[in-house]
Amino acid sequence: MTRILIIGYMGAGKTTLGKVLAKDLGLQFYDLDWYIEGRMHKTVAQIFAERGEEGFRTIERNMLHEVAEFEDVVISCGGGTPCFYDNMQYMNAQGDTVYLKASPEVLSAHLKMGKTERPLLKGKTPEELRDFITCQLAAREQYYTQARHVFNVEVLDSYDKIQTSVTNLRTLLNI
Ligand SMILES: Nc1ncnc2c1ncn2[C@@H]1O[C@H](COP(=O)(O)OP(=O)(O)O)[C@@H](O)[C@H]1O
Ligand SMILES: O=C(O)C1=C[C@@H](OP(=O)(O)O)[C@@H](O)[C@H](O)C1
Ligand SMILES: [Mg+2]
Repeated sequence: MTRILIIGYMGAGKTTLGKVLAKDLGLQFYDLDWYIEGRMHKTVAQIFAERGEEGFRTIERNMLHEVAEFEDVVISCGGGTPCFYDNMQYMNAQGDTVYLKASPEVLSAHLKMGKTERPLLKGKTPEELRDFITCQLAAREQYYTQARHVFNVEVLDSYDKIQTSVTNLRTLLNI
């Protein structure tokens, strides 16, 4: 039975890489944010707006306990998932955890490319964004580094190169 859990900061590429990794391995892919949105019939942004971050974290933990029971899966978590409750310990008990590690510069570059709404980053100027990421990443690193594996992420200049990343990730995970 294979169960891979991908963690890391917003913009690291958890959703993007997880999806391609799952396809490559012939496993089911779950993105925790998408799973939450499907189960709640609301976007992550709506849940934040209606219930605050605390409300979102409770839902996130409950949904994590649902998806992390599934077998032969790749699960991409949200950036905050490992940092609340005993989620990190739980994930390490449930499967093979991998931290997609990226510098604030790489994360900012990725986040500039994407168009998704991330409630924690919304409305920030580029300077505020960089400071926020640097600060929050430093605070969260203590959770992320509890992952069983660490995979260093670079900015890819072409989407084709994601396959190379997946191959490197498979080597790291020995799968
Ligand atoms: N290695 C990479 N190089 C360049 N762009 C990337 C890379 N990984 C992800 N991206 C882009 O960065 C944005 C955030 O990626 P995403 O997978 O949503 O991150 P996460 O789920 O970790 O928040 C997306 O627009 C995605 O296309
Ligand atoms: O880092 C965080 O606290 C969050 C990350 C998001 O997921 P991504 O890391 O996939 O963007 C999403 O769960 C929510 O906006 C909160
Ligand atoms: Mg994601």
